[in-house]
Amino acid sequence: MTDMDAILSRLSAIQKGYIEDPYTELFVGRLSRSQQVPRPPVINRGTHIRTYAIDNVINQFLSSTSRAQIISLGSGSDTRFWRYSGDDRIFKYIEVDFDELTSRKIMHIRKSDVLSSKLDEDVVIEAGGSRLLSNRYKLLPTDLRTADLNALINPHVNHDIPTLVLCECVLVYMPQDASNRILRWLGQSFNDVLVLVYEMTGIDDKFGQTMLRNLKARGVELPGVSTYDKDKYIEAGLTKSDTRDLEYIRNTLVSTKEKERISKLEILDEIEELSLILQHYSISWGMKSINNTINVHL
Ligand SMILES: C[S@@+](CC[C@H](N)C(=O)[O-])C[C@H]1O[C@@H](n2cnc3c(N)ncnc32)[C@H](O)[C@@H]1O
Repeated sequence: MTDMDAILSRLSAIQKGYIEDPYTELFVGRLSRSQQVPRPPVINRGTHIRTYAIDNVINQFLSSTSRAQIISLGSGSDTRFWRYSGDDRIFKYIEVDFDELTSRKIMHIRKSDVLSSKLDEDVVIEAGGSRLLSNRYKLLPTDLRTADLNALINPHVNHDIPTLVLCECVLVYMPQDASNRILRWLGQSFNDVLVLVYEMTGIDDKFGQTMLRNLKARGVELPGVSTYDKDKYIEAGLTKSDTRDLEYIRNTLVSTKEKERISKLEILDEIEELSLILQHYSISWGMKSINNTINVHL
């Protein structure tokens, strides 16, 4: 799934009432909007559970601290900085992506008074329009496979503040060695850190293999796709780690009230297909909390 797929799927779920987000459409250009077609109900349901689950973990993380940093790797057109901009517990919010993506995001931010108004007044745009720095929000261009993470991130963070690192559909795009290097850097650099990874999983069975083939046919290669490996997080210096698939999360985390609300939005005939899809996407996490400030359950 590319960033454009991600944003158009989100837009479809927003338009059908699954999720509330006034900012996503501000990141969709006119051309992309004309390509937009409503996604099938199974995809909208999946987008809803993914967003609900990640927001839920973010909310748990924020409620365990009065001051937090969020680093979003491969942030694409994610709108969470804007959705959470009223939350004073967030001290710094750092997004990282390829310069092509950060330049496009900066262009949309500059064009929109709504998006710009949520930034501090001290905005500096540099590196040919691909890097945005403000006191609270930073948008940094790089290739994460080869980036010098100390040079990229250290000037913008405080290593003693509880830090949430979002990796939503990004590590899967890079070789395992590259994502292991990032995990190790996170495990070694922060005292209190929660690394949240959302991506495709369960690729060994027939359904998983078909999903991979379909993506490959569309030119999407996933060199980092793998099954969950607890050791990977532990070896990186994170002391606790676990994983849950979206099917489990739908059954345990999504409230009855919310399930009732979304069941009324559109008719869903493909109940078994939805269940299979949800079993093939997971949230996994690794955390280290020397000061016991992070407490998250899924
Ligand atoms: C599927 S999109 C997900 C975007 C966003 N996290 C979301 O879930 O809506 C994957 C993002 O990861 C970024 N990405 C992939 N490989 C990367 C790399 N090596 N360095 C920086 N960004 C990368 C892509 O440019 C893209 O924006």
